Amino acid sequence: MLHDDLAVMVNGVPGKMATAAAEEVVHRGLILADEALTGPDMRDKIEINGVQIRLSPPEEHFACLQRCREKYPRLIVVDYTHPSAANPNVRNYASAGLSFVIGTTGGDVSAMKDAIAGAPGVYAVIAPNMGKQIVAFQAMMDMMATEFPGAFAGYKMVVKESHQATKADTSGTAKSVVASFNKLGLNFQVDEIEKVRDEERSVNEMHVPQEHVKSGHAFHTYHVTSPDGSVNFEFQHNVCGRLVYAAGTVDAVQFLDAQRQKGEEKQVFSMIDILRSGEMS
Ligand SMILES: NC(=O)C1=CN([C@@H]2O[C@H](COP(=O)(O)OP(=O)(O)OC[C@H]3O[C@@H](n4cnc5c(N)ncnc54)[C@H](OP(=O)(O)O)[C@@H]3O)[C@@H](O)[C@H]2O)C=CC1
Ligand SMILES: O=C(O)C1=N[C@H](C(=O)O)C[C@H](O)C1
Repeated sequence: MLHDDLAVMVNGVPGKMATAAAEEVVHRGLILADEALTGPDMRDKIEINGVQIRLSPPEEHFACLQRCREKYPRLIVVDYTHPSAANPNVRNYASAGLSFVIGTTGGDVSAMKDAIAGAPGVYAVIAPNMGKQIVAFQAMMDMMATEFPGAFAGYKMVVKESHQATKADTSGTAKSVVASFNKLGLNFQVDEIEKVRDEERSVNEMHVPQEHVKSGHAFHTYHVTSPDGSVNFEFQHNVCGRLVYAAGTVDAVQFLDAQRQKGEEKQVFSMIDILRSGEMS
């Protein structure tokens, strides 16, 4: 499908993930919208890869979305903002009739789905992780749980995740993997996930390379042990930087645009749907 007039509004710039996604939009030759939603403490304008972007603070968000809808008839919104902004932003996108890809974690996904269901013609991808290989790992864990429910009954688990200190919430990816482990028979609560946000521990315990400690990393370890300690499994997914998520985000944008063009009945997709469609680069 031709994407010549497909425009992408990336909300959350100049945050780390939104900036990486905006750069990927330009790199793929799509139109990067010249306006974006941002948080309360932001300046008015930034430049990303030669595109000047006007930033709207929270009190102007809805007007900005309506303006962009008029300006860009074929628009998809990308959201990498803050856990506290995820649900209010989704309500605004649905009310403005805008389709969107949201990677922001920590929101109430079921409330998001309700908002979308009430907005005909609005399509969305909602996923805590856009990295192709991590999405494949999540899918594999989910398939194992569906195929062999209870296979790990009685086992114990320790989950540790390390991210940059500015990350506000517990890893959304770890929460989704824990849900699969629970289907496999474990009894693990998400508040047992150990969050590492201390730079020294990230380096010494989780082996995060020093150059990625502050700028962005996502290291996850799941250690599973049998009741008598005689059997151990360890699963890890460790990512430095943001490129893998940015690439998946723009794959999701193009996939969603194609669903909208063909008037698909289903409105909400996960990254596993996109991986299955063969549309991830
Ligand atoms: N799905 C995925 O693959 C991935 C998801 N993420 C998720 O993306 C989110 C953002 O992460 P990251 O980029 O590292 O965070 P950052 O803190 O670097 O950036 C967040 C940005 O959002 C802005 N912001 C805050 N409130 C709003 C609002 N109401 N509307 C618009 N913008 C707002 C912030 O502005 P201010 O500073 O003024 O508050 C800041 O610029 C997190 O939830 C993270 O878990 C991250 C990586 C991959
Ligand atoms: O905030 C991050 O950095 C990340 N957030 C996502 C999550 O919470 O799962 C994905 C990845 O862990 C990076």
